[in-house]
Amino acid sequence: MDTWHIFLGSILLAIPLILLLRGRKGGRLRRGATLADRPALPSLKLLGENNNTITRASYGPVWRLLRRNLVSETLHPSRVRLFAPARSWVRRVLAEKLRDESSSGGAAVVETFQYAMFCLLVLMCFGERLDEATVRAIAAAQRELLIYRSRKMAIFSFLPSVTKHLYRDRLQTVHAMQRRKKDLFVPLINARREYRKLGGEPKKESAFEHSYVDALLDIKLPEEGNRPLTDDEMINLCSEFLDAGTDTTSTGLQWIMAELVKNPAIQEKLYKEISATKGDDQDEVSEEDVHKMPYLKAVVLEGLRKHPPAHFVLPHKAAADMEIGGYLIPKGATMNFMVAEMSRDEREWEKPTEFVPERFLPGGAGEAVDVTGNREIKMMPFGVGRRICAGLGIAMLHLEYFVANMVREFEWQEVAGEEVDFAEKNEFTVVMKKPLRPRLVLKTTISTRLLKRDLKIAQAASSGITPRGTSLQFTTTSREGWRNRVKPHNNTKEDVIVITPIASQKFSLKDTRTTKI
Ligand code: HEM
Repeated sequence: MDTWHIFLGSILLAIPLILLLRGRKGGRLRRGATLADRPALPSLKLLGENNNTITRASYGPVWRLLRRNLVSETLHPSRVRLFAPARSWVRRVLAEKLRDESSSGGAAVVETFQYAMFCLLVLMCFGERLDEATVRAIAAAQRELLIYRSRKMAIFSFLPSVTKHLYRDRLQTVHAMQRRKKDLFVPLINARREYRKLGGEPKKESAFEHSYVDALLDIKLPEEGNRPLTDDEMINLCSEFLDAGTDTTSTGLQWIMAELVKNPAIQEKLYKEISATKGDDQDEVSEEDVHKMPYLKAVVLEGLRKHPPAHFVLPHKAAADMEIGGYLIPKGATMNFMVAEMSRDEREWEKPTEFVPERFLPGGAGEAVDVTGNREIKMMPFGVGRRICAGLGIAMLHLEYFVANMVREFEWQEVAGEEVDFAEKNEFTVVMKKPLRPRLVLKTTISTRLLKRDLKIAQAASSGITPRGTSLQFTTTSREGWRNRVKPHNNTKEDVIVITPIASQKFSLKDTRTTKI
């Protein structure tokens, strides 16, 4: 989704939306399709790509088909529910990695957030839980291409017939990157073709019932003789899905957690809401729980208000001449909106530089704010109108679910020398210039709960396996082969406990037992 940065190289008419709204509040402009188109991207042809992605497609039938396909086939609430086990798995992966990080002082959490979001989106995209090396290879391929395109491709917007010769080496580099990505994606798409052909048989533990690729395989383009998507088009759509849903969410998580580190009283208040909604004996804050937590939602909204991951939306194109706040916008002009300026505007928000989730609670000034912009627009972290983020619902769910579970599991503390700094840096999204490095302290209630459970398992396993009183270190390995140092709480029947005596006890390998429970 390199178009995020293309606005820098194109004619940018950045207009504070407040101005726009003052002129047109509730007017035709907001409801109509006047700004629903996207400007063309001249470099696409040189890259051998077309406009058949949701973000790039012109406002028309192809865009409608592709967008409807994503929203109603993969991101429809009934489909999103099918991925609940995947989210739960990623939550455990995230918690385990954070625990590892936490033992080494200030934890570098950003990379962990990014990896976790990739695990989840890759699974939703290809319908399979992939190993860490493959997920990381996909993330690296996506990132290198995204960065290279955003930094080096803008030049081809100017006189492409000349620049393609002058900068041939850049085109060669980007083609090599595309090939690397193709090598990773095509086998996964083919595996899905095969899986569908066999009607989902044999049942693979790691395969999910539905994936974004499945929905793409069903598409026929009516405008083009009802042909299916080509592999290259599928790869671009998968790429778009991954780019759109990973960095945006991990950046959002980083800013929200940074605010919670900086504001321990808010973190405590959130923790109390979580504890009151969910009992200590439960494994996780479930998705049903998060819907019952108004303060959690307020924290996430306040995070998105103060730190929208994208400070601009994707470029829009004016479909007709229009006048906004006294400015003439000619037909065909590229427009963008200053998302961050808007939600930090002192005329609209009281003390906008402060982090005050309470403003979104009943009685607060932001109580009636609607992020979809259907009533009025005071903030638009997901854009508004027909090109509003197609993943808004699932993005909010991911933010709420992961924030709640991370706060439940750890106390997030500021570390001396690694103080939270809210300076910004422009990457694909607007990230923290000095990455967040908090101290993560396991919540005592959870540690106690684990201790008791550990003890039970140690006793159950001690007969005939280890001498009484031996301290045990154990990991759990699920049937699919992924390992957790701490057993998942709610899945005891399915797990195999691998009991590994601590090295100092001088046990040989044969003393290690696996026990089904
Ligand atoms: C916190 C997370 C997210 C944020 C802040 C965010 C923000 C945005 C923004 C600002 C836009 C541009 C809107 C415009 O041009 O007016 C956008 C577009 C889009 N987003 Fe998101 N997004 C997030 C997560 C996701 C997720 C999880 C997905 C899908 C899995 C997704 C899919 C899309 C798509 C397909 C578009 C293009 C819409 C179109 O052109 O019709 N986004 N998003």
